[in-house]
Amino acid sequence: MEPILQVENLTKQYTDFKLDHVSFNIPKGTIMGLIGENGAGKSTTINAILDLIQKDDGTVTFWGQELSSNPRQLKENIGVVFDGINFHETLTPAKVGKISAAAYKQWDFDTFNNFMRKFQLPMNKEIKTFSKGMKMKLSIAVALSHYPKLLILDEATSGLDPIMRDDILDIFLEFVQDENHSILMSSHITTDLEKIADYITFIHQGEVLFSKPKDELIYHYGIIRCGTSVFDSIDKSEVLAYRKCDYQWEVLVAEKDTAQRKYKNTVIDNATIDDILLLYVKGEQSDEKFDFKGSV
Ligand SMILES: Nc1ncnc2c1ncn2[C@@H]1O[C@H](COP(=O)(O)OP(=O)(O)OP(=O)(O)O)[C@@H](O)[C@H]1O
Repeated sequence: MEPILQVENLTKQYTDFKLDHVSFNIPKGTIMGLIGENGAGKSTTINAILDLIQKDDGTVTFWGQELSSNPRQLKENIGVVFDGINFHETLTPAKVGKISAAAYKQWDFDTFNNFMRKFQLPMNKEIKTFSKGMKMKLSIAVALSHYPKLLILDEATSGLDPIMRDDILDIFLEFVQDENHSILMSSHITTDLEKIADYITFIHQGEVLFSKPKDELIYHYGIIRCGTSVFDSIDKSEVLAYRKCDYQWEVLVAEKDTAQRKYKNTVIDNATIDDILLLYVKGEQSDEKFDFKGSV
């Protein structure tokens, strides 16, 4: 499937951090979740994708074009939401609507007003009086009201209560019902990604550990929880990562069913995205990790 966004070898060097040859694709009609520990490089990736910071190397193309080659048209087609307010605090939503109408040819006041009603946001109150969740909802309403084809969301649901988050996730799912639409979404709320993402890209210390279909992770990956004697008997070439917890070992394997056939009397659970993140970040990685590095 043709990618809407293609990121190849994106590299950015800061004094104490390097985003190192990050690559992934987002196919049409899909949601890509970007995960990683604090400071892994998710926001740096998103900022470099959007040319908000200058990259040192790599290419980023939207619908086959670099942002700098056609910035006005491409920005029209990209809706962006950051964790934090994108607008001046003394503005009201009504004024934000007018400014956005001037900025985007495709701006639709009706859509904006509908979202404001749905999100129960006041039109004429200054944004500085808004709670974090209200600001996030306003940003999401603006991003969706100029009919983008790609949404880029950096921790966009983090300030929302579970009920509003659920509503917003439904809006995102509805958005990608149009097969020409896609979403790139960084989030620490991995249950949200389990619910809506099609693919997961995991960035760890500035590098992509994997970029894979979510279903492969949650249906094929498994966690063996076992004592030392079973741990010692496990073929380490099948192990992605492992760690010793208080009384047991936790071992991440890529093929749960194969492992279950091999280690019959051992309990092997499905791995959640949190399990995978924890084991990669806090555990030891098997030397074979790069054999499992898939890409979409
Ligand atoms: N302008 C900058 N100058 C120097 N270092 C920076 C700059 N911006 C980010 N960094 C560093 O880059 C690293 C990655 O930060 P980034 O914000 O991309 O991480 P993140 O994965 O989004 O983290 P979080 O989940 O905490 O938001 C951090 O070590 C951060 O200190």
